[in-house]
Amino acid sequence: MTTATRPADVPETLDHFQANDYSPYHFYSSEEWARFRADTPLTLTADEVHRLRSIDDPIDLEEVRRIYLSLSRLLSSHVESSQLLFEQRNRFLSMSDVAKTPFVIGIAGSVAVGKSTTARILKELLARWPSSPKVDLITTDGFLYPNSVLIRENLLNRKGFPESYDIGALLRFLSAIKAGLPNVKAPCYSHLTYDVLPNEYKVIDRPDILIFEGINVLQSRDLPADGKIVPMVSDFFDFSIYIDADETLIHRWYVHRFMKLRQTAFRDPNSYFHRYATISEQEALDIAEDLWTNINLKNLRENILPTRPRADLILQKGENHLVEKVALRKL
Ligand SMILES: Nc1ncnc2c1ncn2[C@@H]1O[C@H](COP(=O)(O)OP(=O)(O)O)[C@@H](O)[C@H]1O
Ligand SMILES: CC(C)(COP(=O)(O)O)[C@@H](O)C(=O)NCCC(=O)O
Repeated sequence: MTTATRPADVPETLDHFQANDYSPYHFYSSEEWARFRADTPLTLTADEVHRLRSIDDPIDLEEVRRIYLSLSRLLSSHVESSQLLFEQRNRFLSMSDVAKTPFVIGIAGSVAVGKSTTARILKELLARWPSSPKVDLITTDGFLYPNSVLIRENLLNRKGFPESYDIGALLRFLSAIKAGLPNVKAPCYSHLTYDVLPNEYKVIDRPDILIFEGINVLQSRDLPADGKIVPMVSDFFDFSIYIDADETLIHRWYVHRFMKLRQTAFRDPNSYFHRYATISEQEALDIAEDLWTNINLKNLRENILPTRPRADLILQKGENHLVEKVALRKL
């Protein structure tokens, strides 16, 4: 297999945007960004942060204080504004008894960039604002086709690529959420069995905020030949975040995590990757490199990185998953 090259119009680093007078973003160093926290209290403890972070993600209380408090303050002000707009519009339309639909936040980025940790930390922080006590989190992996279908369609090596998701089911889920329907079911995925869990669902019942996290959430779709307008996942978002880092760093994080999973999750005989717990270190490294290069890096270059300019906010990480720069779309 060959590794895809990045399309010519997709710059690898954010510096390209920053150097451009026409940039739609404001840029902040992490120190500048941290000041926007103002007097937002730190409501998480070190133990809670430890519990919320993914394997191999070193995020700590200091990073929550530096980056995520400002982010939760910003997002909370967006939520409050949308609630105000909702009330004003109902007054304008002389409508009462209208249920507010959830404020939907999309979180995109490469495999292994740390989306899950960010999503879980934000969920906890946002739930502590009076305007949004109920926050739910859904990951898009539940909308992958089951392995039986991927194998039948020869797509197992394309897991995570656009064609490996049941995009219709994903859009129906988001439509139901944004229509304000109660008890909307989302399918679940297991990293242990590497497959969608049959007949297992998470029920989402009109939260104040829904965080929707996955590599594909900012992707557009090919226009059908019949000229029909097709919705995009991000049509349902009120705010979107892209988690960014240099390819070399994400590569290192992926391989390091894989080697760590060998000592932990892969040891479980039910793990799809159980066979990788017993092979030699070098063989395991070769497999991790192959998965990274031929699936996840390819997908990053072809389908994920090109969606970065769609995000409302970009968190750029450096060594150790620490955020170094924040880009916020101008209003
Ligand atoms: N093979 C695996 N076995 C167990 N857990 C995994 C495996 N691969 C990924 N994970 C976990 O699944 C979550 C999602 O991982 P991923 O999709 O790479 O996104 P991200 O690293 O951006 O959160 C992470 O918490 C990660 O630690
Ligand atoms: C399941 C994933 C596609 C991530 O999906 P997401 O939650 O972003 O929808 C990814 O973790 C994955 O399994 N990639 C396939 C190659 C690999 O095993 O690393």
